[in-house]
Amino acid sequence: MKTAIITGITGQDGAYLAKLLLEKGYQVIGLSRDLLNCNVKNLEYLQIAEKVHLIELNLLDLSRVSRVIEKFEPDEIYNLAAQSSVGSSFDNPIDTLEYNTTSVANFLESIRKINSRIKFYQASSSEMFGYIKEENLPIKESLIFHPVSPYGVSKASAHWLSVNYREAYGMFTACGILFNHESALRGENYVIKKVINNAVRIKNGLPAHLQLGNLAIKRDWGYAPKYVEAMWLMLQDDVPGDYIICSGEAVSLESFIHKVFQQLNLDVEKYVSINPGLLRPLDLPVIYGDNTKAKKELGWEYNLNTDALIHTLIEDEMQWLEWNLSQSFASQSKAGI
Ligand SMILES: C[C@H]1O[C@H](OP(=O)(O)OP(=O)(O)OC[C@H]2O[C@@H](n3cnc4c(=O)[nH]c(N)nc43)[C@H](O)[C@@H]2O)[C@@H](O)[C@@H](O)C1=O
Repeated sequence: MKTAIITGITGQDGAYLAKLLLEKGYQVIGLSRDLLNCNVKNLEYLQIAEKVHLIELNLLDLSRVSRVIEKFEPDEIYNLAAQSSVGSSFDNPIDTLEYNTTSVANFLESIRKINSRIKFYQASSSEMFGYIKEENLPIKESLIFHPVSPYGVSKASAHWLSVNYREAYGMFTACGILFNHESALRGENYVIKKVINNAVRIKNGLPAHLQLGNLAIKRDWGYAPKYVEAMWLMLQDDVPGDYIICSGEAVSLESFIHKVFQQLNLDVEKYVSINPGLLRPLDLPVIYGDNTKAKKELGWEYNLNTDALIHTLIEDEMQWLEWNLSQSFASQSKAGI
């Protein structure tokens, strides 16, 4: 039986990846910064909370990172933990840089010293590319980075550290350069979850109003459960590499929102307004990628267009809301309310 360590297991990608690896027969060790206060709702929703082994670990503590690797002797490590909000990175640049880079250095150093055959996956991000000239779209793996946020800078640094250990020590480090990917398990601070969640609430007669920032931006949005399959595929290959994982399609936030409200037969003008406080100091106007390398070399499959993605996200959100209602109903009955 293979053993995998997943950092950031309680987040969207961590939970979906844990489910995938359990289905493939792995023993899954999940790392969390704060077990007492961590939210295991995503794991409970996917019915895997009892099946993963959760460990509390501060990834900034090199000796403890090493100890966990020595104890569990993993075949694969998926490093998904990060301060992952681009917007918050402008408010907390130092914490973002420290956490997103030191944690990666701690893993790479530990692997190098303990067992350099352990395969390491690093969650890189399309935000590393930053400003892009029109002629460089769609983005390929070879494009030079020019990040435009402290988050993008931190991810670029962690990416190059991973590549450096691959080249300097022959270690198996693979970097998945993921573009925006969404699901019902996404945090509510991300824009697509915010839009879909509010639209579905409105459809169900619940109070909601949607305040948003820059609607003109164009992004390459995809479906998270399909993107975690690519992470696993990267570590099954014989040769490590860097892969862009994206849909290949760019759509503006404004058009995405219109499509969501259209699919739900709702009047967008009635519920959506702009809040200038949600604009970022710098924002990428447009970004979309080319997933040819991942499809060709890893055999990764992805064929959801924007309409199909929206349809799936709406269906998933309805189930998620229903599950949440049943959970609060169950806890109220337990408390005798
Ligand atoms: C690839 C990358 O993907 C994610 O980062 P993100 O792109 O910042 O995601 P988001 O959903 O916060 O913003 C998308 C766009 O939408 C604009 N936008 C407008 N109005 C609101 C709004 O109201 N809220 C938010 N959050 N964004 C808004 C916002 O200005 C931005 O242009 C993370 O997974 C990150 O870890 C990662 O690696």
